[in-house]
Amino acid sequence: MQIYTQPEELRQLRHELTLTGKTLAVVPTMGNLHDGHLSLIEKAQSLADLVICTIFVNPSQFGPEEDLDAYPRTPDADLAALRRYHVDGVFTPGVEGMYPPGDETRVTVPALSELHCGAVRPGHFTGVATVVCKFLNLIQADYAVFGEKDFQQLAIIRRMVTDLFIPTEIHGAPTLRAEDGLALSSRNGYLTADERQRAPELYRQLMLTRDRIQQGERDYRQLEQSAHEHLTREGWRPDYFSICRQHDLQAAEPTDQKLVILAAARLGRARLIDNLTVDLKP
Ligand SMILES: Nc1ncnc2c1ncn2[C@@H]1O[C@H](COP(=O)(O)OP(=O)(O)OP(=O)(O)O)[C@@H](O)[C@H]1O
Ligand SMILES: CC(C)(CO)[C@@H](O)C(=O)[O-]
Ligand code: BAL
Repeated sequence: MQIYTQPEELRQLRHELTLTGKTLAVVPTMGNLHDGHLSLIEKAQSLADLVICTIFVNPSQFGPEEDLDAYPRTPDADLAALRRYHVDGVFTPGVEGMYPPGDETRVTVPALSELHCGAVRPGHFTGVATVVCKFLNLIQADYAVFGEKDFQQLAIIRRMVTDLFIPTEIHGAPTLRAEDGLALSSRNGYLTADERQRAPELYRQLMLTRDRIQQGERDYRQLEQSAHEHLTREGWRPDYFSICRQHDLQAAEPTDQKLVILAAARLGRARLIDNLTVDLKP
């Protein structure tokens, strides 16, 4: 497995691959790899001849009061996992490599970025879109794979790639869960043993809400409020619990058919996000 740390090395790799005609897929991550990330790697391997994983805890997507310093960094375990999965290359740039002195350009996808997580984490999605744009420009991969767990992030990246004519094909991959339903996430590591036991409640509320929609309930604002209140009673601090339209993530109306229920809530030190799609029959 090749380890690249400098942006220029990726340019060279792209040049060499173009000569051989091999296809390339990239899986961007912030490291502390778990089985969710590894499922993205497997998907990437099914798409392309070669796979590169990026590991970069991107400062520009963290707010001043957020967990940039505390975010788990486990480089040795990450490299071992990637070797086990026969990943071809890993890109682990430093902050100076991605944001050299003088860097000032930012990529913003305004409407989608202001909703949900963006409303609670101002500037977050500009940080995400900017660093993903930099990765895609550098690596010029044929494919890039992102998790559907970060549903809003995936929607923003798809929008950006379309709007900026970036030639990489974006693929989503399903959310991998623990046996009790909790979506795997690096931030699950912030949970105490007691909180970890209670954490699947977020997914249970998503499923309960989906069931009620499928049973014909159409008062979406009431369903949102009821889930919000339930989580609060159970000791969570919900940021939002929203029944939305899949295509623009705006509040769903009873006539909409392709829905996604998006949720973010804090439990102890952890801020967890999750979602479920609901496709209603016409
Ligand atoms: N449980 C999961 N199933 C599938 N994909 C996932 C899962 N968790 C994360 N991903 C995807 O992995 C990629 C990298 O995410 P990231 O490194 O932020 O991991 P994370 O576990 O989501 O961490 P965080 O605590 O920051 O949410 C993203 O595309 C994300 O959607
Ligand atoms: C896409 C990403 C790697 C950009 O830093 C990050 O937001 C993540 O891990 O989901
Ligand atoms: N997976 C989302 C990255 C973040 O929370 O910053």
